Amino acid sequence: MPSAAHSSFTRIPDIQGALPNPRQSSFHQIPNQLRWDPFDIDKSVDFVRGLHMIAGAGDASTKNGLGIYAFAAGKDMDERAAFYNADGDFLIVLQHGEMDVETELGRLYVRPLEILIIPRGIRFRIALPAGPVRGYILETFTAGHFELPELGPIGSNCLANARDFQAPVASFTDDAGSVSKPYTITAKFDGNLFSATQQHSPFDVVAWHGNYYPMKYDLGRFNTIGSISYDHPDPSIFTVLTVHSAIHGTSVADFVIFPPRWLVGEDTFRPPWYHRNTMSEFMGLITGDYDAKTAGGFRPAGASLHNVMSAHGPDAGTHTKASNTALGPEKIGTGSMAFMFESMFMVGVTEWGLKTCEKIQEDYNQESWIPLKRNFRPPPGRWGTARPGPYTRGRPSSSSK
Ligand SMILES: O=C(O)Cc1cc(O)ccc1O
Ligand SMILES: [Fe+2]
Repeated sequence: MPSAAHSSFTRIPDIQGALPNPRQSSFHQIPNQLRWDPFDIDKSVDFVRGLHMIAGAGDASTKNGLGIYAFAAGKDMDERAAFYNADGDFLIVLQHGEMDVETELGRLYVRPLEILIIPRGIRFRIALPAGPVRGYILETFTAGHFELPELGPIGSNCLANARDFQAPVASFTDDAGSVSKPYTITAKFDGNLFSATQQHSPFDVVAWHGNYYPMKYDLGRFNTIGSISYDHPDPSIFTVLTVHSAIHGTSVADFVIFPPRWLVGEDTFRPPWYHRNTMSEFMGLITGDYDAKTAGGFRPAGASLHNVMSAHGPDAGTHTKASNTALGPEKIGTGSMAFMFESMFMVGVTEWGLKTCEKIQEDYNQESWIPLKRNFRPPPGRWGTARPGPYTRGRPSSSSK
């Protein structure tokens, strides 16, 4: 049946500001570093009612911007329910539980450490065969889609490889429903929820072809690269997928991961440098610890936001530890997976994210960076005059001449 065969949509109410309309309720734009305790699982709701916008920018109606969500659910979506998002593409990072996802193009089964991409408008239904679920969503309003990053001098392979993205095989339900038990379609349209009914399964697509489809990707397939000489590279080398902006070199959103990897850099402070970015960084943790923060502050299912030009970096505990470790090869993040939604947009926080969720850590800054000590101890002598200095790496040492 054509998907046009349905009743008119009627608006359904929001719960506790979970889905604010980005244009009508302004985001809180604040320069503070923010961190959230783990978001709760609400067992009484399904996936659609478990969506909570934490932060975002721009506007779905003019197709420019993004939304960042925490989701948690304990109930299957109704057997005769389907949901679609007219506002943008969804990149879903599952942190806990398993999702059996029925879509118009077929089914995908998603577990933690896998991501699910559902393009704008595709109808889907999520069932929870292994109990409650929790995770994060990156939604991009901007016209355009998630793509593999350009590899530049890296060449043709590495990072996420195209062959590892899995698309569903067509499957369908042939059911006319009944007048007393119709199918319900819920739409997210400009931030608001609307629902309509119809007398046929939304999952009645018998076959499909083309290049507009949901897909999943196992983060364990990521081919991580890093420094094998010295210095800490920018984590853009960990980009899994990107949504390009009109300006070359900046993106509406990058989805970046911090997978288990070897650190072998010499003469290097190995955690991230202290930094401020032109892009904003929203981070989450799927499992384990994150190397730039002392365990316990940034926890699985929690989050942090370091906005445009907001200074941040390793906390004081991490700084001390990294300053005193012998630099042998080190496997980092074994059993750990942090990720980042990085965006050129200044990201505002919703009322839910700032207050209603009650997860903001008030002492984040105080605990992380205020305790840092000055470490500048120049040797005596005159500074600012030319001196030969040591040979740089790779030049013959005096003993080998
Ligand atoms: O801030 C963060 O934790 C993310 C991050 C990690 C890193 O290794 C370098 C830069 C950066 O923004
Ligand atoms: Fe950062």
